[in-house]
Amino acid sequence: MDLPQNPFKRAIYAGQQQIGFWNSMVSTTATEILAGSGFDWLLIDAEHAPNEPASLMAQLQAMMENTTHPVVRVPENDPIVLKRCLDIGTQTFLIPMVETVEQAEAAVAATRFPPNGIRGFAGASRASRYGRVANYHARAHEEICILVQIETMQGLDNLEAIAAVPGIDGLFIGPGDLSADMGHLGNQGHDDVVALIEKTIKRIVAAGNRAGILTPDETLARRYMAAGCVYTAVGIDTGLLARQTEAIARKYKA
Ligand SMILES: O=C(O)C(=O)C[C@H](O)[C@@H](O)CO
Repeated sequence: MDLPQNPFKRAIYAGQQQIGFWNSMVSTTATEILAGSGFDWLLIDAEHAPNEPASLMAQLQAMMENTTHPVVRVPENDPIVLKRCLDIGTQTFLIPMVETVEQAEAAVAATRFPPNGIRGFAGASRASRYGRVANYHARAHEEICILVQIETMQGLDNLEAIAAVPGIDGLFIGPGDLSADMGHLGNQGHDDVVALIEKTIKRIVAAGNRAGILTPDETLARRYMAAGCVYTAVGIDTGLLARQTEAIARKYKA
């Protein structure tokens, strides 16, 4: 069996816009539905949703019939967490709260086998399709994609240095945490926040790396894509379900 390729990684390096969606419901059914909706990628959240390796693996399996690419957001930049997510077959990671070069280097090292990193060896995990992928351990890194979240002022201060770390494939802006760190908690649409995000996107592109973001606001999504975002999440499952069902209820319960 050949090593599964990472079309998402190839696409963002080629500058091909990848439209994504946020998936927080810890449900194989919801994941299977969203994976068939036509998005290029689907974020499976283990930071702000109670996903664990077992539920993550079930959702990765639920996505197999579709071409939508899974991106797993780990709860923290921890080598044990990353190892477990690698072993279940995650190829693309979103790693929150990266603020320094050292943190970025540690994230990459956690995803590489020795001598290039510290990833622990598993002989027959799902990642190698239970030992069926020829030469998995020597080639796994080729299809791994590391996206780090820049979402604090300290992360912005170190942006170009983080972008230059070998193995960092993308810098993803967290508008919620960044706006909070700016003193605009809960107000991602503040003029100062939007201006700083646009400037940050351009800095990431100028640094030769790949910018991404999440915003359910279509006007902002298009502004950020125009500024240079090449992987753009445009909606969140939980918020969508809540707002749409509220609207239906109001039709009959007003
Ligand atoms: O800072 C942000 O915004 C993000 O990283 C996305 C949020 O964590 C996500 O829960 C959507 O609000």
